[in-house]
Amino acid sequence: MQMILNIDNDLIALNQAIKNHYEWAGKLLELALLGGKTDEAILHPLAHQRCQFSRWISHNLEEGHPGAELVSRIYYAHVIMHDRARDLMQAIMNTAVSPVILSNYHHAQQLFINSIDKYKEYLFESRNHMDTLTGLPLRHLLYSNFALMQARNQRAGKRIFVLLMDIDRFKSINDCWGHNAGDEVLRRVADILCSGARRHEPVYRFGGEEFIMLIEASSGKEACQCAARLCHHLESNPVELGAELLTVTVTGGIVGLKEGESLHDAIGRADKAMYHGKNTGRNRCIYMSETGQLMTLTHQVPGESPGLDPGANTNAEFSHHP
Ligand SMILES: Nc1nc2c(ncn2[C@@H]2O[C@H](COP(=O)(O)OP(=O)(O)OP(=O)(O)O)[C@@H](O)[C@H]2O)c(=O)[nH]1
Repeated sequence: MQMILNIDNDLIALNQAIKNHYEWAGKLLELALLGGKTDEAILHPLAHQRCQFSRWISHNLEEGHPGAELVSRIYYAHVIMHDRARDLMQAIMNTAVSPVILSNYHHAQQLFINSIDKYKEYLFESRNHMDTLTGLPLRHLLYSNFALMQARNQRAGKRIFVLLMDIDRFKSINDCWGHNAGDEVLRRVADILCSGARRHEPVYRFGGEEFIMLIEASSGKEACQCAARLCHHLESNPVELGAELLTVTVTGGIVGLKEGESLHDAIGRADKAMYHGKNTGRNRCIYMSETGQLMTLTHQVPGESPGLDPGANTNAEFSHHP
């Protein structure tokens, strides 16, 4: 449930920052209408950095945060808004207010408010598309975050990889322990996967006992290391079920997005890789190259790089599982 709480806290912090900014705008209006001592918070060239709102911005502008692209739009709108407010204030002081100066200020305010609205929409949308059982984001958010991630990656020169994971023999957990216990296992697995995932790489609940992640990496090797580390992390953190400890494993399929490939198609390939893992023993991660070559990630020990076992290239076998 941590992710839902994070969104709620984010909304509270944003509302507080907006309230502070209203107070600042109120001060500007008061000076314009009643005159008085001009305020450094409006006239200083770096007023946007001194403004309390900028604290909220720097806190949320962190690289890799799925909404960072939208926060950076708020950042620029905020700078412009302060610049136009300064122009207006100076014009008021020099009794030289013109319709252009006034409309520039209005336009900048509008831009600033719109950028905040967009981010709020993003937060509400995120909140509405969380799974109530596990607290994880659902498929819909995977697609919207993918679009934001793509824009960021084009600049950063990284690639996006899709890792699909399916719990092994989950039906037998339901059958042996009951459906409620199965639900508890899903909740625990979600928590364990989140605790093992890299910061800003959310784990999504894709379907019943399937989870999915988008990994940003400079190479297939780096992405495979993340995938193998995550699967190992789950295996080495048994789930408490009453007085018993249950080792839960997943089978994963990982692919790198090809140039121009849709997320939908990449997930389809990751699914094929994953099914190959199911059919060759489970509790493993299979990497599918751009040409469709399948490789089993061999080492799942944290700190070691997982090798790609070229001997496990089983394209012929794979064709049995379209
Ligand atoms: N408790 C619980 N069970 C679920 C939920 N969603 C799906 N399932 C169950 O997950 C089970 C998935 O079973 P299968 O698709 O046969 O796969 P599996 O037993 O995990 O076996 P492999 O994937 O082949 O390793 C089904 O019994 C579903 O009813 C859920 O939200 N809660």
